[in-house]
Amino acid sequence: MPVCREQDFWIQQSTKECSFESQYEIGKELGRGATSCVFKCQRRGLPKTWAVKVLLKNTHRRVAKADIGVLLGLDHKNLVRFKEVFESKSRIFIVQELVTGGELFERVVNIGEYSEAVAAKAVKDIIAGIGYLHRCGYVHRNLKPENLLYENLSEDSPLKIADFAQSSVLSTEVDMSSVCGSPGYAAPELLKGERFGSAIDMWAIGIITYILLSGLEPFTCENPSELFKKILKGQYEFTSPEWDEIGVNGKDFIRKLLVVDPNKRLSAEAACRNCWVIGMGASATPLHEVASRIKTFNEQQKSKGPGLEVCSTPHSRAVSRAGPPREMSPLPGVDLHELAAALPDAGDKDRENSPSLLPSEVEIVEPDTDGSGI
Ligand SMILES: Nc1ncnc2c1ncn2[C@@H]1O[C@H](COP(=O)(O)OP(=O)(O)OP(=O)(O)O)[C@@H](O)[C@H]1O
Repeated sequence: MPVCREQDFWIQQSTKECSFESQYEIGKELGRGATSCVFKCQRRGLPKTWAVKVLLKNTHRRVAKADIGVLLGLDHKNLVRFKEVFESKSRIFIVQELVTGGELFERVVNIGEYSEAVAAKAVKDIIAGIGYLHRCGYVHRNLKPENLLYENLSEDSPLKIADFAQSSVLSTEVDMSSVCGSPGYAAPELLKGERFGSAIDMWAIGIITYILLSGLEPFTCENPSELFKKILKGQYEFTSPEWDEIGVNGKDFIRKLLVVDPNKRLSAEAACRNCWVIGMGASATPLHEVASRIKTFNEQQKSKGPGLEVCSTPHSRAVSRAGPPREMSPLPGVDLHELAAALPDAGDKDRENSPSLLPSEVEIVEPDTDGSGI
């Protein structure tokens, strides 16, 4: 277990006594997710700028006080650092490091010489950050390209994973945005509602790597039920001609991640030693067509928007065979009944038993009444 460095400069426990607004001045919007809005902000009277993620609170989403100190103390060059957490009657404010280098896929499409070697370097950074998180006992649960941000605009800027503390800072209810908000990156065990662990992040890295090397998604189908069946069976191909110029090591790495059985999936520890990840067989030959397909993919994703508001039902129920009410589907354009229909028969026992990824002794903090209006 690595030592999580705590510096007074960074770590301030959930500041319950004062409102976010009394401490910070809020600035321009930086982006939006399915369930949140991110703004630039500045501590009153101090020059440094930060980012703040503002989430609406609801019955299932409150700040979990326990462990905030440790979480905010997680310190790795490939993780966006968290500074402090505030809550008002209706909102949660997660103050974090402001990164300015843009999203991974945006950079890929804008650099002239995109190659397997560039992709491998990005994947190496993602695995380093995720490996640290896993060693500290946390699972990200919401890994997707939008959460992969460069620290700055320099060519050698580290790639940072955002959003890592969110799933754990929030309450014990499983947050549907992380389970179902990004169906394209959800591991089979998540879709089945089974017990899950750190392997779900490795599946997401497999999907991200597949897209990075081809500009295509591994699992696609017009019919949602058929799509879920494919994911549950791990049915994908390295299509020709798109994959023709990609070497065997990159494909082999993906094969080891997109494994349906989470116990047989490559761990972060093993992945960081993988030969393709460390640069062997990751060619520096420019991949112009891949970059242009990633551009199209990115544009399509952005045009879809951030998706629907989350359903706050624990996912074990949300994907149960009976299926939830239709209006609760948090999957953009996807009916959870389709997902329920695609599920295999086995697994109901596990589904009832989905764990929280939080440490066991979590205290749920009651909402305060500062009435912050953001
Ligand atoms: N620390 C940060 N610094 C700068 N920009 C950020 C930061 N965090 C997020 N952003 C920007 O805000 C956008 C939305 O971030 P957010 O975390 O809300 O997205 P999301 O993960 O898709 O949301 P959700 O958690 O609701 O699924 C990001 O895609 C990014 O462009």
